[in-house]
Amino acid sequence: MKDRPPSSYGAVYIPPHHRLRSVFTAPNPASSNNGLNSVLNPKVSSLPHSHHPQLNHSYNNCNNENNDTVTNNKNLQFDSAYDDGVSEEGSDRELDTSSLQPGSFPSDNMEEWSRKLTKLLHNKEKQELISREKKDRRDYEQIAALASSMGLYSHLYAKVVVFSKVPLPNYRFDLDDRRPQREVTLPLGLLRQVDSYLGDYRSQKLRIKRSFPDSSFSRITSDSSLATEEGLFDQPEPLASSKSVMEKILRRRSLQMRDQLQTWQASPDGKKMLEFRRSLPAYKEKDTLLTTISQNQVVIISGETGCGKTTQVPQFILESETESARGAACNIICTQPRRISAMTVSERVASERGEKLGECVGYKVRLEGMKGRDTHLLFCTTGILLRRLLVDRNLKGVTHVIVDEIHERGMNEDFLLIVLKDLLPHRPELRLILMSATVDAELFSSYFGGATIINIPGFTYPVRTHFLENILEMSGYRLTTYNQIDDYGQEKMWKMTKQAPRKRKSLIAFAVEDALKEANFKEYSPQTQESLSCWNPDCIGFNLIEYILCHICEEERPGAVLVFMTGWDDINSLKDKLLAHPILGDPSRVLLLTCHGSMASSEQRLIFDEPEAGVRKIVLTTNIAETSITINDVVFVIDCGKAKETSYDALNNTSCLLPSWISKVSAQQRRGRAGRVQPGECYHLYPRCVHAAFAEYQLPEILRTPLQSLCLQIKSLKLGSISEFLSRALQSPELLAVQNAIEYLKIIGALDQNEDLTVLGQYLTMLPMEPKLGKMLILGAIFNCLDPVLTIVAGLSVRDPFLAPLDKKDLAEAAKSQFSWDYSDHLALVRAYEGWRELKETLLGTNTVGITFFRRNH
Ligand SMILES: Nc1ncnc2c1ncn2[C@@H]1O[C@H](COP(=O)(O)OP(=O)(O)OP(=O)(O)O)[C@@H](O)[C@H]1O
Repeated sequence: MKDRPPSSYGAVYIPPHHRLRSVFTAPNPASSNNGLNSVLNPKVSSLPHSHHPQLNHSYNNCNNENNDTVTNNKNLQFDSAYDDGVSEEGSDRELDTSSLQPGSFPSDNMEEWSRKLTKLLHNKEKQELISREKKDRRDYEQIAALASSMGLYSHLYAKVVVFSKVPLPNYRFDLDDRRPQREVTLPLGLLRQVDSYLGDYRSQKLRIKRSFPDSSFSRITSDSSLATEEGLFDQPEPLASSKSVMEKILRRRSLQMRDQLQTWQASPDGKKMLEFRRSLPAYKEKDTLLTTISQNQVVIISGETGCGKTTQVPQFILESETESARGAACNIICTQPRRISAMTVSERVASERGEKLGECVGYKVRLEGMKGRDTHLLFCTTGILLRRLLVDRNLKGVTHVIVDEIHERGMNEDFLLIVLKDLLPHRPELRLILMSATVDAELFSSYFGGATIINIPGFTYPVRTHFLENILEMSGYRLTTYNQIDDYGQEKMWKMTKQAPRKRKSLIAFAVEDALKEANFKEYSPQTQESLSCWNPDCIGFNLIEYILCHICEEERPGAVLVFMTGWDDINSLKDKLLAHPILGDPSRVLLLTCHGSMASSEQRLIFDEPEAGVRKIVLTTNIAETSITINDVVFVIDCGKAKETSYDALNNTSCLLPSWISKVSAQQRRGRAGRVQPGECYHLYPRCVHAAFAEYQLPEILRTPLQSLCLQIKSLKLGSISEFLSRALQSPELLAVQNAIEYLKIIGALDQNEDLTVLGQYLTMLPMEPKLGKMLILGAIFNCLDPVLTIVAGLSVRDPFLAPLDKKDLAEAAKSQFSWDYSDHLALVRAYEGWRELKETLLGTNTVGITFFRRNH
């Protein structure tokens, strides 16, 4: 059962907490009233979990001791967990009994829990209460409601209930009895082999680098072009004479740019395009935007999806500078959270300017790019800008940095903001513009010392919204317990059973459950009410999606359909199902496409192509198509309301990728993919009351994912102490999460004892920074360069605690998107590896967790 947060969860900043010790509650035989709990080995949970065998060993042992004590030592007289260290502080979160309904404590157990939770709140030393008792599971909902009213979090993990002062993860392997923990250390020989591979690889790479300097930026020669990587790195000031020559060149180039712009604007196509651009809400604010940007170093822009932020704001700046004959000195970087948006938005902007991509407007994403010597507006992923900062701390020559879609609060974006905030005083002429459709503008504004906020009112085309109750009412579709089970194919029986109603309760997010309980569907027909009463929020609803798609194909006006799913599994299973359908699987009527992060850019791009006349395009996608992009024939959006989200448990140093309910902002973004070039329709496959229960924004990634990569980047940028740097983030991560990451990097030998980068650490920073899967990334990155050993990581990772809740498909997805590993290749290579048999014997058949891959002692 998902974390039950206090009522404001998700909408407000959750301050960093130090993880404190857990308290296991156990029956106290001395009291029939289920006496107070014991403190069981308080040191246990305060230990940061690490992969250091010794630490791990003691951790695991301690855990076992705990369990043993809880279950076996029935005759022990436990000390109260609360008698020591009781503090008066924290009374602001104390239970307000006046808010409780009379009779809301039906049993002694509730009274007992009221007391326990109050004591937990008062006790500074303790962070959580854990109970394995059946009656506590039985009363869980009431206890959780009580805890929530006191500002505490709760979670039911199989047979264990936890009440905590901090948000709880979806999975706790320390509480998972089905996966016993075991430490496996790789043989010394293998470790040595890895070391020598790594050494060889590094020297080989350096040799190649010397002979072929990085070609990704080599097409550019103009000194003033922002795309000139070399030109921006600690470039010496030109001498007086060359300075004046440079100025002349810039002047000439600026005048050329102005002529080109005027010619385009006077052409018939240019006029038509300008007419369209003028119809966008952003255009009406053009003057205000430009004046504000010229007068303020930091500006925050918000506006409805499709109002023209991404495509227009950078253009306004470039055009205004071009018109003032300063175009050649203007260099704008606009970051996008995803490759697909950087590529497609740059294409659109180039075409709005009547140019080819790679001329004035270009893009750069990992391993791909289109830009030239005259590029002055560059769309790139945030990761690319961060890597650029590695070699060019001052962003020399860059005049404007635009960070788009800041509401997504990705790790890279939050990191970038800290770096840029530091940079601003050194570059007073640099302009920073933060943009988003829906942004917590005040939070960003106060971070930048009261930055100016501009809101662009208005939207492009209306989008009619249908929630589940309307869909059912309009269509007469009936939901039953059985027709909601999603068919993942024969191989995925486990996934289907996971959705079975008996498990339903444990999987529903509390907020959703509460919203449903309170919902009133009286204005709907009895049939709709009946359907809603058996709606299973744990399912995606393949059958319903098929039904809606059929309805659209048969009854609705032309237009493409964008279906938001959670991941590869859902997309492929639904695709198989639809292909078997007489209408939806008929290629003369339907063009069925998929879009997923692990697909090559060229494959992703297919979703922008128009189908033949009379054929309806249906795109099954993850949330990668959620922001910035415009698929201009999309009229219909179907939103399943979920997305896979990485969450991190600092206590266990565990991350997992699980489907979770999206935020209101995401739902709005999804809806916003329709109605961009014509009116649209959006079908949300959940009731309106469930939408109302969504968090306003997603929890920032920096607060929910492992921080290893980020720590390495901080070090390689020489930004000082990792924890000090991260404490300056917009919302800083838990100290324990930071400590875990540092400890981990020390263990694998990427950082030395002084927290400085080792050779290995330096190597790691050369790799792309996409800290999606923490350990997987770090280890994968190391092994990625070691062909013969490469796949071993994937093989081991399947059994890695960090990936325990992932299925193989998720792992394959991650491996592919992060390192371009192919799943079948991976298996073939694993088999080919001579040491595999030995490893297999050690690992197979065990639910191994806590594997130490290798350790380098520097
Ligand atoms: N590739 C395209 N083809 C046709 N029209 C497009 C294209 N890209 C953008 N547009 C038009 O330009 C408008 C503005 O798009 P833009 O991406 O700038 O909006 P936005 O405000 O940044 O939206 P979002 O917050 O959703 O990214 C769209 O509503 C659409 O009408």
